[in-house]
Amino acid sequence: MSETVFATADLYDEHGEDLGSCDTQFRQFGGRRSFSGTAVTVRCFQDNALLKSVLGEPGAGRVLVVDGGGSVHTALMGDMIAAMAQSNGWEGVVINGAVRDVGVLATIDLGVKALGSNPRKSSKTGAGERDVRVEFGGCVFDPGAAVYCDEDGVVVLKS
Ligand SMILES: O=C([O-])CC(=O)C(=O)O
Repeated sequence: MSETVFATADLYDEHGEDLGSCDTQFRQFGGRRSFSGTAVTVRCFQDNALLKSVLGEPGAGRVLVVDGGGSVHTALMGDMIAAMAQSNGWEGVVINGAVRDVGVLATIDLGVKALGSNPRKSSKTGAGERDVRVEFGGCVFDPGAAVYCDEDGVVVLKS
């Protein structure tokens, strides 16, 4: 999916409300501003060990969707995890939470959408769940759904 040229607005015009369009006003942090792929999901809260272990797997063109509960109190991803994700072939990461190392993230060829940034690191207990339905911004993300992100927003086609 990564090489396909798309615009989320065109996808909305094509699919209408069969397409979920996320209301969350993410900021773009990654070097890749437009990215898409099959969703892998994680739910965690101020703890990033699970997210890190998933991004340590081969990405195979997928997009990790992380529901961090909307917390910007700690960063769920920084430059080290992002660089690992990029080298493992992930297309991008959508984080309903915060990141850090913002200056370096912009130089990494990975899509990164997150709410904001915070230098404070997350705990690393591994708490959380993966491959579960997550929901934020009025949008449902099921594992396996097709996710498309660009400057306009984040949309998901039901799987
Ligand atoms: O290790 C962390 O908690 C996140 C981080 O700073 C990085 O990915 O570089």
